[in-house]
Amino acid sequence: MKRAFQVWVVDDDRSIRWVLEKALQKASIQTRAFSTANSMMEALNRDRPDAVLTDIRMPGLDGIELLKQLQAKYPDLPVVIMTAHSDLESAVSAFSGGAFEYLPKPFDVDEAVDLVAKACAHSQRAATGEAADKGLPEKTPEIIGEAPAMQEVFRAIARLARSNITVLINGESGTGKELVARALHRHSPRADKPFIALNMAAIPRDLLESELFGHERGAFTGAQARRAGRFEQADGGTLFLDEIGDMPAELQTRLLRVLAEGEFFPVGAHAPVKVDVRIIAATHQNLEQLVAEGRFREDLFHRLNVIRIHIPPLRERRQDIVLLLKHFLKEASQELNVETKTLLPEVETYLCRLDWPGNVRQLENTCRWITVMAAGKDVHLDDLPPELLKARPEPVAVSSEWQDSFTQWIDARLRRGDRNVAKEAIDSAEGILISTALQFTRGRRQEAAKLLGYGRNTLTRKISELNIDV
Ligand SMILES: Nc1ncnc2c1ncn2[C@@H]1O[C@H](COP(=O)(O)OP(=O)(O)OP(=O)(O)O)[C@@H](O)[C@H]1O
Repeated sequence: MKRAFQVWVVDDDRSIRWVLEKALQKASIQTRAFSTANSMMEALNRDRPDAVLTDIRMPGLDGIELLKQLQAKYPDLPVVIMTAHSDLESAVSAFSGGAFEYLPKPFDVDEAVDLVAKACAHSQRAATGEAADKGLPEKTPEIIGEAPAMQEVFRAIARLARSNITVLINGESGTGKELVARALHRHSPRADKPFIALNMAAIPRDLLESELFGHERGAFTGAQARRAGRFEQADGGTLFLDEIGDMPAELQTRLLRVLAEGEFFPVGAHAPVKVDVRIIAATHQNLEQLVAEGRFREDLFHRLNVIRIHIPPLRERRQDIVLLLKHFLKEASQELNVETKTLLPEVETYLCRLDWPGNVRQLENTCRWITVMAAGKDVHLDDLPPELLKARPEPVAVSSEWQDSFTQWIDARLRRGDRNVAKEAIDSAEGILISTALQFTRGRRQEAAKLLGYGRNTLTRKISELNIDV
């Protein structure tokens, strides 16, 4: 019979330990819970679990320090980190090279059990592992995003942290594909090697081949010296091929060969060049459709499409708009050395309702524009760039239907001689508010609390007081 997996849970919060223990036991996973990282490290001298599930913020030895120690001593031990997104980057940095999964807080218990089970299976498979101590990766721009879809993206980055696997990133222009590609590189074992980006759509067709593969001296008119192509420059590191859907057919064939053989001939060369390059490709197009239309090689598509990360357009993650606005306004003011502008609430609301066809890039440019052009510190609607004002969305029609039914409801209760009508009405309204918001956020409490304007503790309290089914 197969041995049951054993998982150690570290969290200073008793209720979280309890919930996790119960859920894991139900899934036939043995658990041992620790309230401090120190006590777990001590226990590791005598026994070893299949995986560790730990919080990041804890008194005493904190999660980041724990990760570092685990990585140094037990590089093969999979760790699942429970953390709010704001701490993800530091967690990933601390654990570069190690095996870990990321569980965004607040989490769904089933999701937690799922991840832990996967981590255990991974641990069983991994016989050996190279303990690569890479040191801290360089600082690059932060990726902002609290929307569930962005949490998925962060999780993918964390999950792929140790691998060299080919990744295909899908998303409209300006959604942050290059930013994600850089993060994948930064958290990979190749972090100290080059990250080279090349946009297929930005380079004239005739030049693309030598740009990618380089050329020998005299290979064509004007080739006065040998030039290393992007593939060679990226040796040991990552090559980011943006707008891969625009790659001409003959180059697709060459790329496929390089991916299969790991070597290529620069233009005009007689000897092949061998390279070790991780490919991350990106496109705003539907590659499946390009394949169906015969415009993209199917075999190349399958080679690239090993892991796919989809970055949703900004209009599908509106809850991130305010965060991004604040971030870019601050950044623009620092760049330009002026005070940070403040958006008036109606401006913020207005900007949140726009569709942002140029996605985050358009929003970033808008923040720069506002920083330069708005007269005062406070930004009014009139201060917005004229093209954004033209895109003014239709006002949301406020229906008074529910208010009418509510009036009738109160009226009926009063006639019936009920007492405590207000409490009943308010509780029931809050119940509807909360369950609808939780459905909207697919059970993510922190996000629901934010959307409703409650503190997280308030939401948790109300859920239990009102007996809401979650
Ligand atoms: N989630 C994010 N948080 C912070 N900055 C972001 C985010 N997404 C995108 N950006 C910023 O927006 C700009 C556009 O991002 P990026 O170049 O990565 O998009 P892209 O999808 O690769 O665009 P394109 O397809 O047009 O090349 C960059 O300045 C990037 O730093």
